Amino acid sequence: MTHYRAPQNKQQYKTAKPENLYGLETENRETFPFFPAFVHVTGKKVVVLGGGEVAAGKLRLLLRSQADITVIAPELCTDIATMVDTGAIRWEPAPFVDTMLNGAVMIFDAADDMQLTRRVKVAAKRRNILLNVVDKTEHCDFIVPAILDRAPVMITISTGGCAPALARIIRQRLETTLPASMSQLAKLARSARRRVAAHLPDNVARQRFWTHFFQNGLQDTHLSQSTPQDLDAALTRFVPEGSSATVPGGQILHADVAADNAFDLAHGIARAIETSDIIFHMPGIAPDILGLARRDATVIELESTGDDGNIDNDARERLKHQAAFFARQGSNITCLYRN
Ligand SMILES: C[C@@]1(CC(=O)O)c2cc3[nH]c(cc4nc(cc5[nH]c(cc(n2)[C@H]1CCC(=O)O)[C@@](C)(CC(=O)O)[C@@H]5CCC(=O)O)C(CC(=O)O)=C4CCC(=O)O)c(CCC(=O)O)c3CC(=O)O
Ligand SMILES: NC(=O)C1=CN([C@@H]2O[C@H](COP(=O)(O)OP(=O)(O)OC[C@H]3O[C@@H](n4cnc5c(N)ncnc54)[C@H](O)[C@@H]3O)[C@@H](O)[C@H]2O)C=CC1
Repeated sequence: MTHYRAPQNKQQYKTAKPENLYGLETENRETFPFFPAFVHVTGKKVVVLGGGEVAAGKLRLLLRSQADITVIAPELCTDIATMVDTGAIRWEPAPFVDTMLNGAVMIFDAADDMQLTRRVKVAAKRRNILLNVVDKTEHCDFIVPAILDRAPVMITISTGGCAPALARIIRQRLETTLPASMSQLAKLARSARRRVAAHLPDNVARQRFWTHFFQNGLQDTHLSQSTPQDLDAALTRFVPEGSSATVPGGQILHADVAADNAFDLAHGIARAIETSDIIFHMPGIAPDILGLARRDATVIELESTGDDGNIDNDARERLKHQAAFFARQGSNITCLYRN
């Protein structure tokens, strides 16, 4: 039996058989040169070089943050001129000099001038400022993803600079499938996190409550209009006030998996994997199916002892007992067999 954490553990991919990977690389998985992260910019100086349409695009994005924005360019397109006129950003019409970067945390170079880029790069490096050159990925310290904006929820898509138009198309597809109410749900959670923590001091119970609340909230358009009162009611239903129970009993699902990728997986099985604390699985279950697991779930690969690639009946009985034991302690368990 192999124990490991899900889903981004190398072992997970090592134990899977290559014929089940369907285009996912295993040992040869691409590394990412750009680390995905979110940069805090509120009140900090950000500089944009260039006054064209591309600079305008980056500025529109920056304006969604609360950065202190300066644009450096000899002339401005209409959109940027409006941003300057309304006082949303500062305009520096003088030719670029290194000291204009003093105190900045990020620079966007959209001036389309290679000689200028070389100077900016040296000046940025000397001051430890992160640089984005819109038309030259090789000079970028950071790149900008396509963004599905459901602030405070931000779904960002990057192709590592390989195919920006692909990032845009994926974003457009998701725009129509992910509800605007995500934003509402996240804001509700923000306002209730302390209350929920006080009501449910147990980590597992809390994690279970939030999963349950968001799953319902995202499925049901009515619920996604939830008010703080709805959340309180859900909380009391989950563990009634004064009840001694801290963690409700867990769910168990034993499922035969016919699908060889997450997309084709039955919804019920997918939801069970998403909410499981422990997943037992036979060899050969596709890594992207196991990848549905929470990051802190325990994923355990079983050795196949049966002729059909599964475990024999005795082992299956033992597993059932084991699963029931963990469920009594409040864990959600999924056991995945080969179909
Ligand atoms: C590296 C990166 C640097 C950066 O800008 O941070 C970069 C670089 C380059 N873009 C180029 C071109 C185009 N970029 C777009 C659009 C977007 N480009 C964005 C990001 C990024 N572009 C970063 C990588 C992101 C990633 O993939 O992870 C998006 C996602 C976000 C945004 O810009 O805010 C936004 C879509 C937003 C959305 O709608 O959601 C379109 C129009 C379109 O397709 O809609 C075209 C014209 C079609 C084409 O040429 O492909 C060129 C060639 C320039 C040339 O030839 O002169 C380079 C340089 C190169 O490739 O070397
Ligand atoms: N990353 C992306 O998403 C995309 C990048 N691009 C690239 O972005 C670049 C800019 O595109 P556009 O805005 O359409 O070009 P543009 O020519 O309209 O804009 C360039 C701007 O830079 C200013 N500029 C030129 N020299 C300058 C200097 N020394 N100091 C300060 N400002 C200076 C110009 O006055 C102009 O306002 C191009 O290289 C284009 O290939 C194009 C499409 C998408």
